[in-house]
Amino acid sequence: MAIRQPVVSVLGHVDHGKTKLLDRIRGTAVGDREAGAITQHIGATEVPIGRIYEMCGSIIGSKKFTVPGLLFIDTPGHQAFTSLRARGGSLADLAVLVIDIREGLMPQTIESIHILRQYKTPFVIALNKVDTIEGWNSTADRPFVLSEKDQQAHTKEVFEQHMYEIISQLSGNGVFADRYDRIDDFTKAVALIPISAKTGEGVPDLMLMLIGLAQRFLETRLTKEEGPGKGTVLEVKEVKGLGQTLDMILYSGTLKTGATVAIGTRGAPLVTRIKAILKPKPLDEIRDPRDRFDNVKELHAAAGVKIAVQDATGVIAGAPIRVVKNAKDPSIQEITEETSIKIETEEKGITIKADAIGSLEALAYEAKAAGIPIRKYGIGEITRRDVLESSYGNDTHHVILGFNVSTSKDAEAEIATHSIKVMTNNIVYALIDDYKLWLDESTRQNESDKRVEFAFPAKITILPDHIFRVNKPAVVGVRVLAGRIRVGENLIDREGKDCGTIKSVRDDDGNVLKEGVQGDEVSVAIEGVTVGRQINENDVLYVDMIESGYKEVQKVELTDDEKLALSDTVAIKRRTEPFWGM
Ligand SMILES: Nc1nc2c(ncn2[C@@H]2O[C@H](COP(=O)(O)OP(=O)(O)OP(=O)(O)O)[C@@H](O)[C@H]2O)c(=O)[nH]1
Repeated sequence: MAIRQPVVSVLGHVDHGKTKLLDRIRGTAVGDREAGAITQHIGATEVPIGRIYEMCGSIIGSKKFTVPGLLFIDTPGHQAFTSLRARGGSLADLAVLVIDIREGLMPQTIESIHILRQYKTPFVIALNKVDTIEGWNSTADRPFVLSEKDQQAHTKEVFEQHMYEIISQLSGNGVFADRYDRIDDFTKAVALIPISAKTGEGVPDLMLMLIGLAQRFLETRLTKEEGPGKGTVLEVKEVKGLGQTLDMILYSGTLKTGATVAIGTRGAPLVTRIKAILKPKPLDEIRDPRDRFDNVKELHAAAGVKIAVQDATGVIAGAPIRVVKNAKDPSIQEITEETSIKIETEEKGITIKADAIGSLEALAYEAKAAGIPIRKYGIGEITRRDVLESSYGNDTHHVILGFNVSTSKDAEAEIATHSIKVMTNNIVYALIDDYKLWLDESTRQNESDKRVEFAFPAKITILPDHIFRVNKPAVVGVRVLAGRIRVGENLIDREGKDCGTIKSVRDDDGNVLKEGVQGDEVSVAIEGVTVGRQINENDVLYVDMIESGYKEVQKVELTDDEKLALSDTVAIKRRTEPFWGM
C-alpha cells in the first residue's frame, strides 16, 4: 500500500530558531531542480525522500524507505499546531520541538510539551544552535554525527554538558530523551538531534530521524486513503483575479477541480464548489507576478495548495474541508462534529476564551487537569456579555481566562462594576498558574477579611511591673500568649467575668498597632476596669466571644495555640451557659 508524507509541525520557545530551521529546510528542499521530484507547495515545504538520501550520504547506509518524504507546515509555533486540526486532533502527524542548547527549557518549551502530550503527537527534539558552543568547528549541512567527530575534546565536553543539562530538565518535565544515536528503543525515549539551523549541521540527521519514525510507527496512519479529499484550511484570502481562495493542506484522498466541498465555519458547514486548484510555479518560471500559479486538475495527499472557491463566507482558519457529493452528503455531519467544541462544563465555574478551537480545547484540558471548573467557554475576544455572564456563583468563579485574545472596550467598562477578574496570557499553563496564584491570594484575603469581622480566640497575660495607668482607661503591658488582640474586643477572666474593652494597642515606642499577635509584648489601654480591682499583674485574660462568632471561627484554620485558647474560652463560657456554642 502506498503511503503519504507525514505532515510535520515545528514548535518551541520564542527565538529558539523555529523560523530559521524552516528556512533552512526550505533551502534544502529546493536543492537541485534537475534532481526532479521537487514540488512547490502553499503553506508547506516538501522534502522528498530522494533529497533526504542525498543529504544524508553515508549515514543512511543501505536503508530504504517507502515514506515518500516529509511535508513541513511553514507556520511554526504551538498556536499553529493547535489551530490546525484534522480528525479532531492535530493536523501534524509528527512534530519537531526546537530547544536552544544554551537556553534550555523555557515557558513555551514546556507549553509545547504539554500540548504534544495532549494531542499524543510523536515528536523529536532539535537541540539548536550547536554552532554557538565555544570552539565549535562548523561544516555546512553536515550530518551531526560526522561533524561532532571533528570537534576538539574540550568543545565536545562543553557540548555534552549543555546537552545533559537539557536532558535532565526534560526528565524533570516527564520527557525521557537521549541523543538519537544512543537510543535503542524509540518507544521508550524521545530522540534528541543536535543541529544548527544556521549552518545546517544536523539537519540531515533530523530528516532521517523523522522519516525513520514515520516509517516505523506511523505506517497505518499514513496509508494513502484513496477517495474524496480531506484537508485543513490554513488561511482564507481574497486574491485579485481569483476571488476567494483558501490555502489548505490536503492530508487524505484526492481533490479535483469542479468538486463540491463542505467547509467548517462557526455555524453550519458551508457547501461550495472548487473553481480552480492552484500550485505555485517554480520561482524561476514566474515571469509575470500576476501569473504565479499553475492550474492543476487533480491533486493527491499530502500537499499544500491554494484553491479558488465560489464562496468562503464564514470559513475559519483551521477548519476542516471535505469533498462531498452534494449538500445532502452524510459526511457533512463529520464536518459539524470536527468543528464542534468538546468541553465539559459545570454548573459553577469560570469562563474561558481563546482564539481558536484547538487553543480553547488546550486551555480547557489544562484547566481540567488543574481541577478548575469551567462554566462557559467561547472563541474570540472577551465581550461585555462574557463579563456580565461571569458574575454568577461565588467570587472564585468571577473569573475569565483569555488565551491569546483581547478584551473589547465595552467589556472593559463592565469589569470593574461587576468585580470580574480577567486574566489573559499567550501561554496556556502560565494562565493556569496565574489563576491558581490569584485563587490562593483571594482565599487568604477572604480568610483575613473574615477574621476581621468577628473576635478571634486570644489569651494574654498582664506583665508584672508594667502597670502604666490604673484606670480611665487602664494601661498595662501584656504578652499575647495565643491568637491576637485588636481594638474593640472585650476581655474576660478565667471566671468569665467582664474585664473591659481594648481601646488601643501600642508597641514599646508608643506606636499604634492594628493588633498584637502571639509572642508580642504590647501595651494596651483597657476601658471599664481598674487595676487592683477587676484586673491585676500576672492575670490571664481571654478575648470574649459571641456564639455566632464562635461558629464562624470554626470555619477558619487555627493554629494549635489558637485552638487551645478557643477551647479555654468555650470552657469559660460554658460555666455560666452549659450549652454555649452547641
Ligand atoms: N548562531 C545561531 N543562531 C541561530 C540559529 N538558529 C536561529 N538562530 C538565530 O536566533 C534568532 C531567533 O531565530 P528564529 O528562527 O527567528 O526563532 P523563532 O523560534 O522562529 O522565533 P519566533 O518566530 O520569534 O518565535 C535569530 O536571530 C536567528 O538568526 C542557529 O542554529 N545558530
